[in-house]
Amino acid sequence: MIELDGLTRRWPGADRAAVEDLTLTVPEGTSCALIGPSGSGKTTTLRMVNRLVEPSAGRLRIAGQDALAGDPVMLRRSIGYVIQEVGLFPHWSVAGNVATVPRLLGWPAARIAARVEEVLALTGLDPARFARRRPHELSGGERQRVGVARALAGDPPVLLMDEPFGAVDPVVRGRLQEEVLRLLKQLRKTVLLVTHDLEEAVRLGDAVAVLRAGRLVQHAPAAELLARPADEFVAEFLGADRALKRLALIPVSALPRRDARAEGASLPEGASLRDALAAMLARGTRAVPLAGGGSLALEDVLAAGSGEAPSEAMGVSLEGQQRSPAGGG
Ligand SMILES: Nc1ncnc2c1ncn2[C@@H]1O[C@H](COP(=O)(O)OP(=O)(O)OP(=O)(O)O)[C@@H](O)[C@H]1O
Repeated sequence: MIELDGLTRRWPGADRAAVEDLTLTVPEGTSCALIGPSGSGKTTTLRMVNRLVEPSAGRLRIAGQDALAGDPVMLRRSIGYVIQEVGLFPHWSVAGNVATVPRLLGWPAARIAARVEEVLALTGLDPARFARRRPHELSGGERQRVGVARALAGDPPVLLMDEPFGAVDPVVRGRLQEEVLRLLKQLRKTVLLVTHDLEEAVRLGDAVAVLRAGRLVQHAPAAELLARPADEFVAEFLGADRALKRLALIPVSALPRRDARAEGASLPEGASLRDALAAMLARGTRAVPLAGGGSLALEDVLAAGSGEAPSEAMGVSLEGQQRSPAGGG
């Protein structure tokens, strides 16, 4: 768990604090995405958590411990950090780069070697092919994977990610996001993530925190944020198509299945309401059949998109649990 309590950072000579009185908790095993316009304090917030930037005021607890009390260098070894530029040592092999933290932690060589193989495999890099290469012999996406592998190597409970996929093209980015999401869930890491990309925030963050000029304006599960932006600023930031973004988050299994028959191919289990809407538009129908029987009706999709369906039901269904229908209104 990461707990920020009134965290503040003032830069010398600045007319306002870069981050002001920020209180935010990221529960154990969950992820929180920080979003907001350029200069709103996202990176400063992240770097206060591993004390690359020292807070001017406030408290910070990680896994229940006062993270501002001890040695910042020791703190940083217990926190994974992934940044856009990756920051790999150019003359070191992939294995050498990934082994950085375990070496600093003084692990025996055999344990380090085994761990390097393990995290490379976890992040989708075949150790036999990649371990000995230098960073310049990798694609951008592969370098990013090495960055994630390096952050995971010491098995830290907490991971900080600053625009982790910013440097890779959209196709690779989508795939990396999916994989990393699955991996972090499986490993139950507690993650604080900075991104410019709202879709990335919504995809990777169990919760999303919106910053404006150093202050927190809304902190909510992604589906809730998209359904009920706290004010005009947040609504504008989320964009006019926020209802569509919300539909992409909700699995078809979250809505009631109707008995009525519908035309066309059935939508697979994992499809989202956005997929369902796209299928209806393409087919010119008001319902689509679902795998396993029954169908989904257009009016139920529209109600969910406008935020009428109870958001806690959506939140639960997003965790992948079976849920009874969320109903409209
Ligand atoms: N080292 C520094 N010295 C002085 N001011 C700084 C420093 N780092 C950041 N700032 C200022 O703090 C404010 C917040 O910056 P920060 O990088 O946290 O914003 P951000 O939301 O991450 O922005 P972006 O999306 O552009 O990366 C900005 O006004 C910035 O100019």
